[in-house]
Amino acid sequence: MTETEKAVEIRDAYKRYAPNAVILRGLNMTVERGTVYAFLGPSGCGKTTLLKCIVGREHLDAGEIILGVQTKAGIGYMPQEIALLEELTINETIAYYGRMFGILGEDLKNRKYNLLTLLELPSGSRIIKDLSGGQSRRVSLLIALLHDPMLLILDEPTVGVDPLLSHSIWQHLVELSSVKKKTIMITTHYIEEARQANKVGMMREGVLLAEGEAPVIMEQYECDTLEDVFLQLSYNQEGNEEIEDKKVIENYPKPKVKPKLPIPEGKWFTSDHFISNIMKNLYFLKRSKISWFMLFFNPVIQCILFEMAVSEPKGLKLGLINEELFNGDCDSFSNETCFPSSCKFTTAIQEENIGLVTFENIKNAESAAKKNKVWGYVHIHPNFTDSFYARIMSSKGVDDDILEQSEIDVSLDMSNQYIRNMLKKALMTSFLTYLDMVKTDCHWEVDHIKYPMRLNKPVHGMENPTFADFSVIGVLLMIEFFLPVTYTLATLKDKLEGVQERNLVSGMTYLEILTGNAMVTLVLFVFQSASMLCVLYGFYGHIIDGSFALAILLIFWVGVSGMCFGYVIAVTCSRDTTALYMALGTYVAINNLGGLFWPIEGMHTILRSIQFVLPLTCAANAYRGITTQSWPITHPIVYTGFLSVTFHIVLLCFIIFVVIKLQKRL
Ligand SMILES: Nc1ncnc2c1ncn2[C@@H]1O[C@H](COP(=O)(O)OP(=O)(O)OP(=O)(O)O)[C@@H](O)[C@H]1O
Repeated sequence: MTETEKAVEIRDAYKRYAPNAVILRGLNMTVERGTVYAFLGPSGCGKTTLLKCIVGREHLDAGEIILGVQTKAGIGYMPQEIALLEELTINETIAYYGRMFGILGEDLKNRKYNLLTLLELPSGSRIIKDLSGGQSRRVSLLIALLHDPMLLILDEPTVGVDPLLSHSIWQHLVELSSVKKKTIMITTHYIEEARQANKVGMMREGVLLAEGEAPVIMEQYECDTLEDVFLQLSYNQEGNEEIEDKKVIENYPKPKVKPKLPIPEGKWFTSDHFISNIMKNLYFLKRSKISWFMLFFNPVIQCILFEMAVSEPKGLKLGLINEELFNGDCDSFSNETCFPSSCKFTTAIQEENIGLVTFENIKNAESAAKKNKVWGYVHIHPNFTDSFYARIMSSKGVDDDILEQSEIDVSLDMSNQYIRNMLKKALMTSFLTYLDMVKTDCHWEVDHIKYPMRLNKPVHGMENPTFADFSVIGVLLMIEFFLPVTYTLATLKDKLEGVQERNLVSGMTYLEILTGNAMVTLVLFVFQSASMLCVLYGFYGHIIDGSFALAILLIFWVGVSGMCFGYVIAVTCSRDTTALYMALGTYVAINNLGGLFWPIEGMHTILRSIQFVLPLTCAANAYRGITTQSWPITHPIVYTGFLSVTFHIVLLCFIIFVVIKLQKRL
C-alpha cells in the first residue's frame, strides 16, 4: 500500500484530559482510501475523542495523525449530537450549509433532492425540532454528505434509525466508498452492523484490541459474531488494568514539540462562510417569534414602562390643621375681606397638585401620617392672618407671640427623600404664590419679606427637570449595552448545541462566526436604538440640547462594547446558567455604579478614581454632557467617555482573542 492510499494513519496516539484520565494510550490505526472503517468500542472508551483529534478539534499529546485530504472541505463530519439549529427548516439548513461550502443553484438543488430521497427524509419545509430523533440524525448525516467530501467521519449515524433505513444508509456508504473512492470512518454501538464495513477496529481502554476485516477477525478468534469477538478480547484485557493504568500514567510521553493538527487551518476569512453565517442568523430570526418580540418590541416596551414607572409622583396628600377655620370654612367668609388669608395659602398648595386632608387636631394628623394616609401635615395657627399682617406691616419687628402665630408649622414624612423634596419645593412655591395673592387681592405690601434671591433662566437644561430627565440617560445606556449582549448569546447557543463545533470542523473560523453574527447584531441594534430614541425623545419629549450625531455615535459605541461583552460571555461560558449569572451579575453591578442613576459626585473616592475602567460611568457622564450641556467632542468629559468605551472594546476583544487561543479554537 502506497502512502497516498492511506486516508487516515494514526501512529502512537496519546491523549488525556487530566493527568489520571488517559483516553488514548499509544493507539495505532490505518484506514485505507476508498474503504469503510467501523470503529467499535464501549461507551466512554475514547471513540469520539479520537474522531475529534482526526478532524482537528482536539490536539494529541503525542503521536501523529496523517490524513489523505489536505483541506477541511475534504472532510464531512457528523458529530454525535444533532448539532443543527433546531429552529430552522430542513431546506434552510441545507441552504445554509450549501452556502458555507460554496454550493449554489441547480447543483445544490440536485444534491438536496438526491440526499433527501436517499435518507427518506420528510418535506424540506419541516422544522428540525419537529422531527423525530432518527429523522434529525438523518438531516445531520445529510449535511455531512452535502459537499461530497473525500473523507467522511460519522459518529454513530445510525442511532435511533429504523433497521431498514439503517441498512440503506450502510449500502449507500459502501457504494460511496467503492464507486466514488470515499473513505468513511464510522463509530457505532451496533456491533453486528459493522460487518458491512471493509475493516473493523475494536477499541477498549484507549487501545485497539483488534483490527481487520470482520470475517477474518471472527475466524481468527473462532467466534460466530463480532459481539463474541469483542467479549473475548475484553476478557483477555481484563484483570491487569490497574497495573497498566499506573504504567501508562508513569510513562506518559511528553514530547518537546506538541503534535501538529492533521489539517492546516484554512483561510481566515471567506465570503461564503461570512454570508452563510448571516443567512443562518436571518433564518433563526425568521423562525423564532420570541426573538422577534424580544429584539424589536422589548426595547420600546422597556422605554414605555420606564416612562410610566418614573413619571413625577402624583396624588400626594398632606394633612391640614387650619385653626383659623375652626368656626367655618373658606367659603363661609366674605370674598371682600382678606380674612382668613390662610385660605389663599391652602388654595396655592392645591394649585401645586397637593391634596389636603383636613384634621381637627395635630394628634389625628400625626396618626394619619404614621399610617401613610398623608405625607405629613401643615399646621396654621388661630391668629395667623392678623399676626402675619402685623409682621409684614411692622418695620421695627414684632413680639414672639405674633412671630409664632404668623408661622406655618410643617411636619413631613422623611422616609422618602424624593417625595420629601418635592413637597418642600411645592410648599415653598405655594408660599410665594400666596404672597403674590395677598399683594394683589389684599394690597398688603409683601415684597420686602420675599427671599432676596432670584432663580434666573437655567444655564443648561430645563427649568423644572424631573427625575425621569436625569435617569433616562442611565436607562438608555443600560439597554443599549445589554441589547447586543442578548443577541450575541446566540453564539453561545450554537456552541452548546454543537453547531459551532460542526462549523469549525467544516473550515469556518471564529473570525467568520463572530463577524457574521456581529453584522446582524449591529443592524438589529441600529433599528432598536432608533425605535428607542423615537420613543424617549420623540414621544416623551426628553431634550437633546447638544449634537445629536455625537450622542448617536456614543450610543453606537456603547452597543459595540455590549456586543464584545456578549462575546466574552459566549466564549468563556460552557453552560447557559453560567452565562446567565455572568450577564445578570454585570447588570446589577453596572446598575449600582455611579453615573447612571446617581450623580458621579456621590461616588466613593476609590470608585471615582477608577471610573475610566467602569463599564458605563464615563459614557453616561459624556452622554449627559452632550445632551444637556451641549459639550462638544473636545470637552474632556466627552472624549473621556469615548476613550473609556474604546478601552473596554479593546480589552474585551483581547479577552476574546486570548480565550479562543487558549481553547485552541483559532
Ligand atoms: N473535554 C473533555 N474533558 C474531560 N474529559 C472528557 C472530555 N471529553 C471526553 N472526556 C472523557 O473522555 C472519555 C472518553 O470520552 P469519549 O466521548 O471519547 O467516549 P466515547 O467512546 O465516544 O463514548 P460514547 O460511545 O458514549 O460516545 C470519557 O470518560 C469522557 O468523560
